[in-house]
Amino acid sequence: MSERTEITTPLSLVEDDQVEPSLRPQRLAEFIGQRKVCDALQISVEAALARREPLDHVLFHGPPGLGKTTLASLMARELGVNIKTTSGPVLEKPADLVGILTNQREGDILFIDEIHRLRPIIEEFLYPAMEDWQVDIRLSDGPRAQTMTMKIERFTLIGATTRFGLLTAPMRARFGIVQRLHFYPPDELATIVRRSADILGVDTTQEGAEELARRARGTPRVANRLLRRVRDYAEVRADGRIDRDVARAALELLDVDEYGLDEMDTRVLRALIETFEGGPVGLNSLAVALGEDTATLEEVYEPFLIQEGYLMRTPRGRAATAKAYRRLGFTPPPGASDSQASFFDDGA
Ligand SMILES: Nc1ncnc2c1ncn2[C@@H]1O[C@H](COP(=O)(O)OP(=O)(O)OP(=O)(O)O)[C@@H](O)[C@H]1O
Repeated sequence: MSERTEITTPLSLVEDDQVEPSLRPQRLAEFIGQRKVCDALQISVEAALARREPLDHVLFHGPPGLGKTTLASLMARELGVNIKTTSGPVLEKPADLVGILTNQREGDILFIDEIHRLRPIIEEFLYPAMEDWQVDIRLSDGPRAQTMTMKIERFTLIGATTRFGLLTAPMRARFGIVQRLHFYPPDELATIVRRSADILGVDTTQEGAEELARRARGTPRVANRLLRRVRDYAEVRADGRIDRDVARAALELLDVDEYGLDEMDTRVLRALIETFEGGPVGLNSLAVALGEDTATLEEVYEPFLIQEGYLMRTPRGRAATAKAYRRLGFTPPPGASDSQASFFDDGA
């Protein structure tokens, strides 16, 4: 990934890991945006507390960096329970989960990030745990393997995924609460920037925050990262304050496009237009032309391009919109249309 692509990638970078915990909201009420999701969660939490029952299993889906992990830890806080975190790809065998599941107290949360990447053997193991509060433990291997069934405390599984469509139907069916997170509109991102600036002790004006928000790809993780980079500039080249001019100058120096597009976004659109005559073209062919894997293209880049109206998913494949042609300085061909994507249609 080039330096320029990195700045606006919604994926987590090492530099984010160090700061993100301190920027995470501590209460659901502090979580900015995603109002419908938060209201629904608040009701579920209050109902579970009133009934003294564990919260139903919860599934969060949506593009990376929108707050799935944050919401999972907020659920734990609101419920006053412990949370253990793991992720789909790191779980190799059921034994990796036995310790966690047998040690949980009633109502505790198990958070599984990238839950669409669970191996089938782990999924099979989780079904009775999620439904009947029991796990089957293998005592030996081979054709005459012995298993022992063990009761566990009732718990809540919170799963997060960027690829709802890849979850198996039986897994999906086991979640009582399914919430999709959407890209954030600029005004909410500006509020997130101001909140983070307060925590980090950075002086930021509303216009400065808005300037960062507009270029953050609808993603709080990117907004927070831009804030940190621009803070450096403000301290070295200005008086430490991020106002509109400082934000603009810093973002220009950092090569962050004023529409929030990064280098990879531009390459995607260029390939569509120059190599495939605007499409429609299948995802695989597009990925090969870009030397990128299909999953990253589909999970990380497409949702934003669709939301911003540059790319359309059609039954015959991906197509560039008239807006994409204009953005890259081409005249749209007569057949190119502008997408009807609404702000919240992120194609997930
Ligand atoms: N609504 C919000 N208000 C304030 N900060 C937020 C909000 N949503 C996310 N953030 C911040 O953005 C960063 C990324 O959030 P988080 O790690 O929860 O995203 P995620 O959706 O789990 O991403 P991934 O799936 O890529 O891990 C965190 O620092 C978090 O505090």
